[in-house]
This record gives sequence, C-alpha cells and structure tokens, in this order.
Amino acid sequence: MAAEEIKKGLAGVVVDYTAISKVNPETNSLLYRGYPVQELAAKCSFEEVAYLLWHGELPTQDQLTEFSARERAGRALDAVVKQVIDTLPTTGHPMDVCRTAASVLGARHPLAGDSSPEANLAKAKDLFAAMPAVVAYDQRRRRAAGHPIEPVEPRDDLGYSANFLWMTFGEEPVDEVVEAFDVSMILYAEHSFNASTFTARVITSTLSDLHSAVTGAIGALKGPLHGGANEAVMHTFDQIGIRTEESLEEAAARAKTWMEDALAQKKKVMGFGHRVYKHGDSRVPTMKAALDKMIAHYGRPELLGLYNGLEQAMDEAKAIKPNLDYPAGPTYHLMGFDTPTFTPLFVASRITGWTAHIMEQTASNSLIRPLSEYNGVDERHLP
Ligand SMILES: CC(=O)SCCNC(=O)CCNC(=O)[C@H](O)C(C)(C)COP(=O)(O)OP(=O)(O)OC[C@H]1O[C@@H](n2cnc3c(N)ncnc32)[C@H](O)[C@@H]1OP(=O)(O)O
Ligand SMILES: O=C([O-])CC(=O)C(=O)O
Repeated sequence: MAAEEIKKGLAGVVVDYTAISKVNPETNSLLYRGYPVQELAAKCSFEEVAYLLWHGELPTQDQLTEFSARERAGRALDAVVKQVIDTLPTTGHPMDVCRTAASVLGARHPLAGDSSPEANLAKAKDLFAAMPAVVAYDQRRRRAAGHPIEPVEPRDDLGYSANFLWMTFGEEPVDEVVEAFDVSMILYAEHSFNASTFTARVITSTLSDLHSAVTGAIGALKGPLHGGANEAVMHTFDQIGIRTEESLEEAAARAKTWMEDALAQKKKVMGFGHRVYKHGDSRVPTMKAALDKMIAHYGRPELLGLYNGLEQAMDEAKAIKPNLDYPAGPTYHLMGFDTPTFTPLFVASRITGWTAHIMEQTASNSLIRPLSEYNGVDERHLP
C-alpha cells in the first residue's frame, strides 16, 4: 500500500455519522443539535445544553425543573469515592483522580451491568451531577497539604455552575464569574469525533459499559495535544512570568519575544492549532469575551498583554490561531482554580458530549476496528 493511502492520525477520514454536533471549518461554526454554540452560550444554562445534547431538544420548563432536581440530588461527594480519593497521592495529577472516580462510580452504580438506553441515560445524568464534587474536593484536599478535610456540602439553591464554584472555594460566587464559568462549560461540552470522544466510541463499540468508555475518554483527554492544553497554556504564562505590576504593553512585548524564541527552537506551543479548524476555532471569540470580562472583573490587564503578545507573534510567524484552551486557561486561573484542575473542569463539561456519543454509538453500533499495514521484519522461523 502506498504511504499516501495511509491516513495517519485518521486525519481527514470520516468514520461515521453523528447527529450530536456539526463542526464546520469552512464557515468556522459549531452547532449542537442544530443550534449555534454562541447562541446557546448567550441564552442557555449549561444544564439546558446538557439536556439538549442527550435528548436532541432543549428542555421545556417542566423537563428542566425535573432534570435540575435530579442533578441537585446527585451533587454530594459519594462516601466511597471520597475514601478512595483520600488514598491517592497529591503528587499525582488531578486527572488521575477524575479517571479513578469515574471508574469507582461505575463499579458502584446501581445499574452497573445494564447498558440499555434508559440505564445509559441515567448513568450519564448521575455522572454529570457527581463530577463537580470530585474536582472541587480534590483541589481543596491538595490545598490542605495532607491535613484531613471535609468536602464543602453542595447547595440546592444554586445552579450547576454556581454550586461548582461554591464547592471548590467555599464562597458564594458573584454572578459575573458564574456566567463566565457557565459559558466555558457550554463551549467545552461537545466537539464531534475529537480524540477523547472517539476513544469513548471505540470502547462502546465493543459493547463495553458507559463508565468504561468515560474512564478511557478521560485518559485520552489528559494529554497536552488535547484537553491537557488548557493547563499547558498557564504553564506558558508562568514561564514567561506573570507580573501584576506590569502594563498591558510591557507584558505583550515580553510575550512576543518569548514566542519568537520558542518558535525559533521549533517548539510546539500549546493552546494553538487544531486538527479540524485551520482558520481559527469557532469557540474562541465567545471564550475570549468571557476572559475579557474576567480580566476587567479582577483588574488584571497584564494577563491580556501576555495573551495578545503570544497570539500576535504566533499569527505573524505561522498564521496558527488559538484554540479554545487558550482563552480558557487564563480564565480558570483568574477564577482561582489551580492549574492542574483545569483539565478536570473540561472533564466535568465533556461528560455530556461523551455520554451523548456513547448512546449514539450504542444505538447504531459497529465494532470499530481499522486495518494497519505491516512494516516489520519479513516472516522468519525459529531454528
Ligand atoms: C480542545 C482541544 O483539544 S483543542 C487542541 C489542543 N491542543 C493543543 O493546543 C496542542 C498544540 N497544538 C498541536 O499540537 C496541533 O495544532 C494539533 C495536535 C492540535 C493539531 O495538529 P495537526 O492537525 O496534527 O497538525 P500538525 O501537528 O501536523 O501541525 C501542522 C504544522 O503546524 C505546526 N503547528 C501546529 N500546531 C502548532 C503549535 N501549537 N505550535 C507550533 N507549531 C504548530 C506543526 O509544527 C506543523 O508544522 P510543520 O508542517 O512545519 O511540521
Ligand atoms: O476537536 C478536537 O480535535 C479537539 C477539540 O477542540 C475538542 O475536543 O473540543
């Protein structure tokens, strides 16, 4: 087989249909179940978007009330999950904690062993409700530096995003911050056959269970070429140096120099580039607007300087545009999340898209098993 016939990384290969989202690099747009993601971010809550991804339609008021009550009832940290987390070293990555928690929740789910559409929907909704407590508690226990702590109990009077921030920081968040966080959750929720979703679909295609597929997807998301890039962006900012006393222009100039050096050394700079979008990520303008609001809210213009300087230098040198992880990283930093918690935030959101794809794959399954071209040693025999 000619080398050009081999689609390394499956680049450009269409492997199946999906009705969940449409990524269109030509028009630079992203639709969830037909709705532009920007409209959803402006007009809907993350709970409504999660419902849309699973059910194909936005909820009526009654459906939302019922779904919201279910989500609120499932928010507390599972006692066994807490015990398991407490045994895990804080030197490990929080994504390891997420992955382990998803696995434990699967093993303990009352419907474990049942992969009917009804059971899968119930499992998806339960995971969606449960994951914020895992992420929030893990950040808090790391900050407690080994001293035993109790999770912050969830609050029924708060929506998903406000409660997530409450459980993480133990303080009631202001509306502006809640809105920016909710926008990030909506934008991160779904993106067709990305690496982690495809992983979930491969696992599902063997008729394995939903939690196994989500656990595998978390592993795929962890890498810096995928979800791990939102953390890597903050490491870049840290490497350049965040100087709160600096003006926007001074910070931009230092960032530009840093990027020019990095590119001269042929480094890959995380937060830039995309397999599908070649003229910019459809979600970036909306996330950048949320970042701008947070920069104004917290009074941190120097971060905008670093952001602009890197973006400009990359554009001038290689015309490569930022992806969603680029504005999301500094947004989470401003909100007070520790850098290793950024990708777990992505997990909490993407659970919706992954599980929608798991259900879609189950409904129209075919074992995913591509071919390979052998290029090892010729046939040989033992003496
Ligand atoms: C939510 C998400 O998961 S979005 C993706 C998050 N990932 C990142 O931000 C990681 C950084 N980006 C990258 O590594 C890449 O852009 C990917 C993996 C996302 C997509 O890559 P691909 O489509 O496979 O393109 P590929 O990696 O082959 O890049 C094509 C060219 O652009 C360059 N390039 C692409 N991205 C970058 C980058 N971030 N920094 C520097 N150069 C880059 C490559 O070096 C390559 O150059 P060359 O042709 O001179 O060798
Ligand atoms: O689509 C991709 O390859 C990566 C991405 O942006 C996402 O998963 O949100």
